[in-house]
This record gives sequence, structure tokens and C-alpha cells, in this order.
Amino acid sequence: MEKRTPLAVSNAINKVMAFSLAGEHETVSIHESYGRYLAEDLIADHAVPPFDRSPYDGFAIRAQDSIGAKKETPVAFRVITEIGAGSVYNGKVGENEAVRIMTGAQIPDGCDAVIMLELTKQYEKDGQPFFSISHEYKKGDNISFQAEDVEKGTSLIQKGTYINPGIVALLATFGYANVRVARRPKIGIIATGSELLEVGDELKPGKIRNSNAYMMISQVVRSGAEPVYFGKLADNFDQCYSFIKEKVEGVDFLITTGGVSVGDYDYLPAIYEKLGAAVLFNKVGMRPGSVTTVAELDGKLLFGLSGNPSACYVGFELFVRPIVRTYLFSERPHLQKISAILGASFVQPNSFARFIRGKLEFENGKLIVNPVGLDKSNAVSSLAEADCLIVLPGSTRGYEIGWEVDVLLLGEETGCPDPWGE
Ligand SMILES: Nc1nc2c(c(=O)[nH]1)N[C@H]1C(S)=C(S)[C@@H](COP(=O)(O)OP(=O)(O)OC[C@H]3O[C@@H](n4cnc5c(N)ncnc54)[C@H](O)[C@@H]3O)O[C@H]1N2
Ligand code: MOO
Ligand SMILES: [Mg+2]
Repeated sequence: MEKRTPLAVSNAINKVMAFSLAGEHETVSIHESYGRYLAEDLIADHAVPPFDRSPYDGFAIRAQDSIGAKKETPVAFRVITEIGAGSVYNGKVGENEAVRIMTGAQIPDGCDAVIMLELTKQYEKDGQPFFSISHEYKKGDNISFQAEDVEKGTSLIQKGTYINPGIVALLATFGYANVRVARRPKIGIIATGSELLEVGDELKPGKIRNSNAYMMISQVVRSGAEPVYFGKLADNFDQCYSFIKEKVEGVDFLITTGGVSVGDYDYLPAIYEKLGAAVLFNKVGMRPGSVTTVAELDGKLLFGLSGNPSACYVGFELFVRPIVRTYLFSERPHLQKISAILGASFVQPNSFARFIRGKLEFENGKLIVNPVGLDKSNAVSSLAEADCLIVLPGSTRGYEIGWEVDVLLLGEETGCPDPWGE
């Protein structure tokens, strides 16, 4: 009977990350840029706003002309023209003259303050529009200044950043009709197990539906990669071997689920051997996911994730996600780590690090993390509610309610450079 030696989680992750590849670029239309990863830094090639503009609907004046305006001594201005956003007035504005100006319009030369419409008393004299004001304005009052938002030349967003709607707004602002993004690596997915039914099948005795493949397709998409689902296979060595050998060719990474433990029908270890793949590790000091196996074939990584749903899920987030994010140029490829207060006790000591599916909540201003659902490797229900993994390092004692623990956030885009440093 083969005896496996568990590797510490951080060592196992480092072994995988040693195979990090920088990805390739591709250009997509700005319409398709949301949810992708920038392949170049976003630098402001002009100021925002590009000109001084009015933040209000009102009147642009020379502030000096308002000196002395009070309730008892209002000051009058003659309105010489009007401009809406998009229009520019290139004429001169003289003493006690004003330009009626709408929000977003460029401040006319010579003007240096804007008065809101509501703060003026408008009237007509000799068929001409006038208004009066009853307090003074200073130079710069109510001006939205050129470059107050972004100065020309600023490096705004770093290569490798997830493109959220705000970044799409910046891309549009700076004229990126087409955007250089990281090519999504293709990740092949194969489910193994003679017990597996497809989603549309009726339940039969001894069989279960293949949930891992669909879960992983979603995890692959969430990680920023492109899933290529090859289907499920029965536990048959020859069939699995030739299928994996064929499918690995067309993808950047290949994930299988199931068949990595020591059972009679767990064929992945023998398949790696026959393929001539170098196994980086086949046991990790973690729970769930202790059987997580990673092998390398001609520089390509084969992830042998557990068949147990929770183990498969955790294995993906800890090992596959960071390598995908690195491929997408991120310098923060790992799950974001924060601290929270444990909302439950885990009295059983465990020599393996545990990654408990958890949910974060604020209670009286404190961030509390509670376990969700059944805390077993074969559980699937807990995954639905989890928004984080509670990290309980291996220890000879348990963990008690109220203790501060590390928590890894799921579905969070910023990520973390290295949550495993001591
Ligand atoms: N003697 C030992 N037995 C086991 C050990 C061990 O160390 N010694 N490790 C246990 C641990 S830990 C885990 S985790 C599992 C890992 O099993 P495998 O990765 O070999 O996966 P399978 O045997 O194929 O399946 C395990 C379990 O998961 C269900 N499964 C498989 N594929 C799917 C899928 N696509 N969707 C949903 N569920 C799936 C399968 O029916 C089994 O119930 O091994 C322990 N045993
Ligand atoms: O690999 Mo198993 O998940 O440790 O339970
Ligand atoms: Mg097995």
C-alpha cells in the first residue's frame, strides 16, 4: 500500500506557482472588456476634466464684479449669451457681464466663478436679460477645474487588474474603443467516476449527479479563465488514460475531479505515471482536499482534484485560481486574506490545516465568521452559502469561539500577493 507524505499547504502552493506562466495579450472591444484583466497599465493621456467647467446650471461671471454684493446692496449682471454643455463661448466677458451656462459647459475665458440659477434674481430690462445677486463670490467658486479628477500622465490602473464597471468608465474616458486584455487560459475539465449521472439524468440506485464539473466550470469563469468541459468518464483506466492524453493537448491546464485517492478505481496516479507526468505532490496537509494532486507534463499542469465536492472546490480556489490569475498578469493572484472573529468553537485538534466554509457577518460592529452547513469533505450544500474559507492551521489544540482567525474571501477580485507568509 502506497504511503503518501503530506506537504504543508504553503509549500504545495509554491510548487504549483513555480510553474506560473505570463499569459498572452489579445484585443477586445470595450463592449467585451468588463470582467477581463488589463494587459497593460492604464495611463491618463489627458487631464480629466480636460477643461475648466461648470458644476451647476447658472451664470459664469468675473468674481471681482461681485464685490460688495449684499442683501441691501445687490449687484446686477447683464446676460450676454448662453451655452449648454458641449458648446464653447469664445467671446469676451466684460465688467458686470455674465454668460448663462449649463452644467458641464466650458467656463468662458475671463470668467472665474459660477452662480447657481436658484441664487439669482432674474429680470429683463430694455428687452435684455439681467440678474442680481446678494452676496460676493471669490475667484474659483463653483468651478470644476481642469485635471481636478485626473492629471495628465497619471498611471491609473495596473496591468493585471480585473476590469470592473468603474474601469470600463475610465477606458471609455481615455478613448479605448479597443482594450488590450489578457487572453483567458483554456482550462479543460473532466469528471471521473462510474457513479456519475449527467445533470438531466434521473437518479438511479448507487448513482449521483455530476455536480463538480458544473461547479468547476463556474469557478473557472470566476477565476478569469475559459472552461472547456470534456464530459465525464467511468472509472476505466484505458479509457481515462487515452482521453486525458488526447484532451491535454488543446488546453493550457487540465483539471480532473475524482480518482486521486488510494481506492481500487482511483486511476489518476497510475495515469500520471503512464503519461510520464511528474507528480509535484499527491497529499497536502489540509482538509478538505488532502488528496489534491498536481502533476506536470511538458510544462503543463494537470490538477487532480478530489471527487468530494467540498475538497474539489477548496482545491480549485487554493491551487488553480492563483495560477490562472498569474497568467492574467495579476500580482495579487491568491484569495484575499482578512481577519475575523470565530463565531463557533472547533474543539477537535487537527494536525492538518482546515479550510472551513464560512459566512461573514457584522455583529455589533465586529466582523464575525460562522461556519455554514455540514463541515465534511463530501458535503455540497455548505458551498452554496459560503462566502469565505475560515483558515484553522493545523494544531494540537482546538479553536475557540471569540478567537481571531484568518479568513480567505471567495469571489473577491482584488486578491492578495501572498496569504501564506508567516
Ligand atoms: N483509504 C482511504 N480512503 C480515502 C482517503 C484516504 O486517504 N485513504 N482519502 C479520502 C479523502 S480525504 C477524499 S477527499 C476522497 C477522495 O476521493 P477521490 O478524489 O479518489 O474521488 P472519488 O473516489 O472518485 O470520489 C470521492 C467521492 O466524491 C464523489 N464524486 C466524485 N466525482 C464527483 C462529481 N463529479 N460530482 C459529485 N460528486 C463526485 C464520489 O461519488 C465519492 O463519493 O477519498 C477518501 N478516501
Ligand atoms: O482530500 Mo479529503 O477532502 O481531505 O477530505
Ligand atoms: Mg476515490
